[in-house]
Amino acid sequence: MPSAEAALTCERLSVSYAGRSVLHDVTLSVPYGSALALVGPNGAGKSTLIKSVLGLVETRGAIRVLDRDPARARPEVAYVPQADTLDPSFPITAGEVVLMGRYRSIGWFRRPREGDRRIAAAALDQVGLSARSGDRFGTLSMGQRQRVLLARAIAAAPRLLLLDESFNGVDAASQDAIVETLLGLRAAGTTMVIATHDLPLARRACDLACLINCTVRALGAIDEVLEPGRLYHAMAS
Ligand SMILES: Nc1ncnc2c1ncn2[C@@H]1O[C@H](COP(=O)(O)OP(=O)(O)OP(=O)(O)O)[C@@H](O)[C@H]1O
Repeated sequence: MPSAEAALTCERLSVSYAGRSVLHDVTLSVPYGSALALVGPNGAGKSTLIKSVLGLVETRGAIRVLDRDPARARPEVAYVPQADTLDPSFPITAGEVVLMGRYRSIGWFRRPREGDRRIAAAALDQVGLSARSGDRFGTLSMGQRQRVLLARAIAAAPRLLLLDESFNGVDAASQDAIVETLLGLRAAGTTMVIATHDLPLARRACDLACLINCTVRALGAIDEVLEPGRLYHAMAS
């Protein structure tokens, strides 16, 4: 099985919920430093694959994350959820949300140090929202909230970054800020897996794509995989 060259490898990975198969024999690999767009229709199993990488669901087959089991790799993996899955009424500022990205290394019951605050501030700056640090998270636009969640993930300095539909409901300025940030992270060597329905944004941010619908329908260079004819055949078959 491939390993040292890849940040993520799945071999014949399968997941069932209550006996119903949602991922079947998924085999793929994501080299270190690449950004993979995970594309497929609703219910295709994209989020389930991300949960498998995070070690949150029971899997069959093999999965290696940063050359380890998912649970052991977890400290070096960061996850950006959809902003609308978070309660906007929670009384916390944007800066405090980003600082949460440091807790895995600080320890939940210790106070953040000056260095942690500096890293969190730099992450918020990276997504272009330094000026909003003291604003309550729930008062920001959906796109800005998504950027704050990306900054929280960056603050953890992950080797593998997972994004699940982070472009949904996001305004054009925030989309641009997110794509620029992702390109910067890629240039710095961070590996990424990005589940998205937004093909133009996937093309901007990623070098690889995987078409998935319960199993892998196509995998390779993004321009080839997302070529319209191929996209149609892969998803219709
Ligand atoms: N906890 C769960 N229990 C039972 N079924 C689930 C659970 N989570 C997801 N499913 C089902 O598994 C299938 C795959 O869901 P998943 O969320 O992984 O797909 P997705 O490709 O991310 O979809 P979307 O693009 O709509 O977010 C769907 O049919 C979904 O209803």
